[in-house]
Amino acid sequence: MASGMRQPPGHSPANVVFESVSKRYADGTVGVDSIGLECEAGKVTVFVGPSGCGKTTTLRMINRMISPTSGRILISGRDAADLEEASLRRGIGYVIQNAGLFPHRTVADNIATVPVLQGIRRRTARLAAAELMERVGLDPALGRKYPYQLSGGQQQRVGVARALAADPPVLLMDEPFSAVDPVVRHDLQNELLRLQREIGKTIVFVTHDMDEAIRLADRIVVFQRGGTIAQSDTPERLLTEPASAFVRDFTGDSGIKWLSLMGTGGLEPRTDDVVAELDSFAGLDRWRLQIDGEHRALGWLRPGATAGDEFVPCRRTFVLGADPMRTALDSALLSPVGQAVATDSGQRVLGLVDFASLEPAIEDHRSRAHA
Ligand SMILES: Nc1ncnc2c1ncn2[C@@H]1O[C@H](COP(=O)(O)OP(=O)(O)OP(=O)(O)O)[C@@H](O)[C@H]1O
Repeated sequence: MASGMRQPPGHSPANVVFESVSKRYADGTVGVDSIGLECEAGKVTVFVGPSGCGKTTTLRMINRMISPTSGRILISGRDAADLEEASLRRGIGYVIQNAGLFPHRTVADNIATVPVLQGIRRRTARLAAAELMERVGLDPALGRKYPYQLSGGQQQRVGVARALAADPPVLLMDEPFSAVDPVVRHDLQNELLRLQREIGKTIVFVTHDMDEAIRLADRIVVFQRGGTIAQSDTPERLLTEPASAFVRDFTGDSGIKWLSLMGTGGLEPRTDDVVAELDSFAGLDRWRLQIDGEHRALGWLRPGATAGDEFVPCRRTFVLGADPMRTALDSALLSPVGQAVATDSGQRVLGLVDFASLEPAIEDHRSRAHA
């Protein structure tokens, strides 16, 4: 574990509780109106909602960049208003869109900023920065470069590393991935999920992207105009039991999104129609998937096919237990026979799952979520 990442007592994840918190700006605008909310310790809470409904105001009240007009915010049970501002900020990492890095400092010095301010020797802080860079998936050799010499996705990773450098119990992320292209964004989301499995911080994340919210969140908070909360729930409940027409409209096509949430771990692939060798066949009686000696899919063989016949390509497979049901359904729909091809993480074929048997799995999952 990187030295900057150790979890001394007091650095374990903190819960953040809002009690009837309101923010009225000087010009009279109500940013947030009497919200009550708990961001659970060690979990990812994602704020979504239309523009101007109070997400950023709520986020920034946690580290007191904005002070509430009324109500209390408790961090691990302590009123944030009573904490000394500098130490409060040190306990809360902050990541924003475009990373917000210091342009004239090297990447390593950017990451080491807070530890150096805390009195850690520069050399020690730089070494810790290199470990943190590896942790967020960056080559430590990039530490000597300046932010402008990095891609947008790399800069965001540096932003995350910098926010984690003081090992804060709470991490605030305000649309951190919205300035990068969809592919890089997907990578950054995966990286954050992997990192979170290791570090278990209390993460509060703002996004406009519902798919991003569903992928990352343990809990989604939907804000609505006027700075109030329309619903705060797990992604599954939000999609299956929207509290209002507004939430239903805002969360969008839940049928498809559902499939992205559902795991494939419970599916039981069958191997009857997977073949390694064809020479014993006079001609196939039905569609079969042929695999090579390493169990990788070669392609589909038509009924009547004999050894040497051309394959129909296997266009999509899914990793059993790791990919969501949506990928399994794609795999079934793209195969010539409605059979999804299940593999392990090394692309070795485990077997086939019939389209018809995906349906009961989906129904079963839905009814358990409703229970
Ligand atoms: N400094 C300010 N002075 C006056 N009004 C403000 C100020 N900052 C924000 N507001 C207003 O408070 C409301 C909530 O703003 P906030 O930035 O929290 O919304 P948001 O949901 O984060 O929006 P977006 O999704 O567009 O970032 C908006 O009406 C906004 O115009």
